[in-house]
Amino acid sequence: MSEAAIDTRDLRKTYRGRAVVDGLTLSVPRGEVFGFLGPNGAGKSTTVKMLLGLVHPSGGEVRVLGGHPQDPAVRARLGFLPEQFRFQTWMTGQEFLEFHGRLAGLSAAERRTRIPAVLDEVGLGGRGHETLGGYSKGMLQRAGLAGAILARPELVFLDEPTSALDPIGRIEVREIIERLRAQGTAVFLNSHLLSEVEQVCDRVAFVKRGRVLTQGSMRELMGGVLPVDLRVNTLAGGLLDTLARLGEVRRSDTNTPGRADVELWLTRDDQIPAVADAVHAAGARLYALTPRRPDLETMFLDLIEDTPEAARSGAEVRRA
Ligand SMILES: Nc1ncnc2c1ncn2[C@@H]1O[C@H](COP(=O)(O)OP(=O)(O)OP(=O)(O)O)[C@@H](O)[C@H]1O
Repeated sequence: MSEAAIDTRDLRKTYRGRAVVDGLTLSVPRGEVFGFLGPNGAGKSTTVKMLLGLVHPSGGEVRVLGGHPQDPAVRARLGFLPEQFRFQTWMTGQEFLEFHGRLAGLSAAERRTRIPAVLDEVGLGGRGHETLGGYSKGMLQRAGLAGAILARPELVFLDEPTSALDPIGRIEVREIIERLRAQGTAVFLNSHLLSEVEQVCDRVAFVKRGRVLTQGSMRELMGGVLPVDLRVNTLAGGLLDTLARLGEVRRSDTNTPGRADVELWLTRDDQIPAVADAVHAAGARLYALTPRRPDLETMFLDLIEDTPEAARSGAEVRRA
């Protein structure tokens, strides 16, 4: 197997004769943000536990950072934020990170510089001297995230990392994830907040009953198209014909005087500036040029809707 961040082949876990992870094959390259989605009970947490070496697979292969997840040398390069974050309430945030830093093998000098930097990064700057028992739920989640990224892991597992956070906190976590990616850290993100996943993940996998239903980049999941909504003041000057040469005009609406709306399907991001150029060349004025993000929620519901159990879980999908 390759030296990907995560590689699994036909991974299985059976509890009392019931397969909860049933032949899961996944590959996550280094530096990628990967969304792992599925209804409640799909086997996501069990998979993450196997990837972390906390649960022994019943079958198949699993490699993490090119090694075995139970190897301490591999584990030292992993970060993990569990969904249910619990820690000794008498510890201060600072002490908690000291403890984590020591477990991860950071030197005293590294801990001295890294801990305040990480507290700042997760929005807890100046709060490290307070005990965890006095932290709000959102602060605890931030502290857990600080623990997960403290030792500059090469792969981080984030299980519902923003469930306790307000909208600003969610944006901050997204920025942290983007920084991790920029540093080459792979992120395995488990989240029911599909709008969040849409914005931050390079690729996603949908799982159900322990099996991958589909996986790919947002573009691949959209069937390779990039729908763009365009608003201009007029389609005169042959603009519609020019647009039709750039992509597929799916819809055009000129019912409102002084306004024309066009839905154009492109195939590549780099065609977007050409659309703006075409508008200017036709002498029209451009009011909006908006690429449409893939609607993961619709995909999710379509994929899982074929069982009553799954449809119930789908109803629990929340929007950020
Ligand atoms: N230790 C265990 N013993 C028996 N069954 C288990 C055990 N752990 C998980 N399961 C079962 O495995 C299935 C998958 O559970 P898992 O927690 O992996 O799902 P999940 O996709 O993470 O769900 P959620 O979105 O609700 O967190 C569930 O039916 C669960 O009851």
